[in-house]
Amino acid sequence: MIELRHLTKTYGEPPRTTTVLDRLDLTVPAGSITAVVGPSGAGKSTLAQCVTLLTRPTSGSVLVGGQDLTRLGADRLREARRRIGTIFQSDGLQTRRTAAQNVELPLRYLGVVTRDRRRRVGELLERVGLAGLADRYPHELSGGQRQRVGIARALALRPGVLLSDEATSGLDPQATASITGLLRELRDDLGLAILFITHEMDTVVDVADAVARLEHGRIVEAAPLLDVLRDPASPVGAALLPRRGVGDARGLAVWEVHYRGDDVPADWLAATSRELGRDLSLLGASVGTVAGRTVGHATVGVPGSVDPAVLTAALDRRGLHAQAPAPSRELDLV
Ligand SMILES: Nc1ncnc2c1ncn2[C@@H]1O[C@H](COP(=O)(O)OP(=O)(O)OP(=O)(O)O)[C@@H](O)[C@H]1O
Repeated sequence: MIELRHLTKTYGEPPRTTTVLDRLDLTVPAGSITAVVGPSGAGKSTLAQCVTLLTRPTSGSVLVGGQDLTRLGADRLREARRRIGTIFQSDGLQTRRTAAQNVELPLRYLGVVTRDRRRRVGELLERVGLAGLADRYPHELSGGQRQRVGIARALALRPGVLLSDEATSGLDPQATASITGLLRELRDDLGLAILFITHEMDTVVDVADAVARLEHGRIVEAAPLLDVLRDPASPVGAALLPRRGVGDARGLAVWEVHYRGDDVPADWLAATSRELGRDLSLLGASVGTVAGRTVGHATVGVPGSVDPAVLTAALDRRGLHAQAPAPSRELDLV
């Protein structure tokens, strides 16, 4: 488990201090992935550096497995850092060493004997799906495979938590999906607490159990992924499932419909149209599956003759939250 309590980082001397992290509280339980998202300059990299204490926070605590790293002396801090595996955008592999030799490095530094090292490296490469590529050099591997080697190396010392700082940025969608799939497996099989820092919203939907939005060094929104996706008012939810513009409304009233329930029937639009005796038109939609639940929203064109209260009730019964248009609402094409 990772617990950040009142984490604050300022640079410079008063009165010209810049506060980069501002009394930030965040908990990532064991066996879960929390994504931290935020615009450029929000403090994401600084947060990553403070979690490992590569940058020392000005105040506040960083607890890993219940131990406050900010209170440890140099030797004990070095030991405690072994419980944090880190993966970054750049895989950081040594180019003159093979995949196996890269994974072996942390074990070597720790003085693990050769036979145990070999066994562990074999397990780790198998774990990340690279058992057959142990003797390849980094330049003989794809970006996704190199990142897998980096993950195997991060796991070498059996950490309880994993810190991922833009680890999938720069990878193509297929490689990204394979890395997020691996992270989910590690979460489940090893019970890791994973702090996943990213600016890629698509990846968040794929990997996170919870999302925290960082702005100006503060967490301004934090909730389980499913909750933000089901909350029509959530800025993170809107960013994760953006409206991509809607079709021609041709005189229809434009309604926003949010998936809220667990059992929204796939034929809700046709069924609601039948019930009302009026055709509802699908103008746009962003719908997907997260943790086995359907989430998202649709933009629906509604004939003027439909009673808004009747439509709202019909959609509500199907697990959908409907938002009627404001009287003079213009279509905002994103
Ligand atoms: N050593 C430093 N001294 C002063 N200010 C700093 C220092 N390091 C970072 N900052 C400032 O802290 C703020 C947050 O930077 P940080 O790199 O953590 O943001 P970020 O969210 O990771 O951005 P990006 O997504 O662009 O990498 C920025 O305004 C930056 O200028």
